[in-house]
Amino acid sequence: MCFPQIILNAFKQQKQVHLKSSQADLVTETDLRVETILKSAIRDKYPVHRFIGEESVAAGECVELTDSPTWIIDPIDGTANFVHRFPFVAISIAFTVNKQVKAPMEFGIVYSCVEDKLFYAQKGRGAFLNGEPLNASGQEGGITCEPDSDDDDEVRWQGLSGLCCIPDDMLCVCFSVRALGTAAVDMCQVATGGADAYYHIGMHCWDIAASSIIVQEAGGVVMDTDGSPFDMMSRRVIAASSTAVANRISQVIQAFPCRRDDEDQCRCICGGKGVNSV
Ligand SMILES: O=P(O)(O)O[C@H]1[C@H](O)[C@@H](O)[C@@H](O)[C@@H](O)[C@@H]1O
Ligand SMILES: [Mg+2]
Ligand SMILES: [Mg+2]
Repeated sequence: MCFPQIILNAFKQQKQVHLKSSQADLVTETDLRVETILKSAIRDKYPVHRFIGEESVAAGECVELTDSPTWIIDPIDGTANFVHRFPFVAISIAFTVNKQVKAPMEFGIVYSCVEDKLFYAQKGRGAFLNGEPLNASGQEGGITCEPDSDDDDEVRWQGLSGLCCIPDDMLCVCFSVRALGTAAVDMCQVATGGADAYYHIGMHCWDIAASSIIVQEAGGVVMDTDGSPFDMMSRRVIAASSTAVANRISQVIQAFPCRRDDEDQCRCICGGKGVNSV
């Protein structure tokens, strides 16, 4: 059975749910099963490739980008939605080479399973949704925003109130706010033009690696929440319809530092479980 079908079949069933880093950080047997199937299928074809998989990292693997071709996998993005049968759950797969943390991925795939929407992009070759080209809105004024934050709801609302109360004479006014509960699909809305901005503090590289190239190839902009270049490991991202909107958001939201995904890299090299020890 293919892995999206595994998710769809399990979507309707009762699930055994386990907590990871917090009450909001959930994992099910299906998350684990899909990641195992994906890694095994890729490894059979490309034995020297490496992986950064959400559930493998949760089991102790290191987040380490090397020069080797690396697959960055979130087997179910939106596990809380999956557990509650809220129909926005996605598989997110990105591929990168030569330790590209700041440059675009080689390609990214986000498959929103219940919606049956396949978002994908390859560097320099455009972004698509179910085969149709995607274009960000290019908006520089009134925006629809998709905020998310994992560590501090206060930051989310501070940021939002800041966004919603930008004086009209300023660059952009936030007309409405949306959040689907899956970082990957939320961010892809900027690529479709359905949202003009998305920002997130506290997520992980596997949540947004694929959607970052999809937004960029659709003509959107991605950057860190402090206005510096996008850094997949920083756990902070703004995706926007234009540089003007992205810069305005970075001025308004009070970003807080997060422990980088690759911060323990030294431990891994010196004596951790080793990268991709599975
Ligand atoms: O469902 P996940 O793969 O754990 O991803 C979640 C993420 O953990 C957290 O950042 C939430 O805010 C959601 O946006 C992600 O989908
Ligand atoms: Mg995720
Ligand atoms: Mg996940």
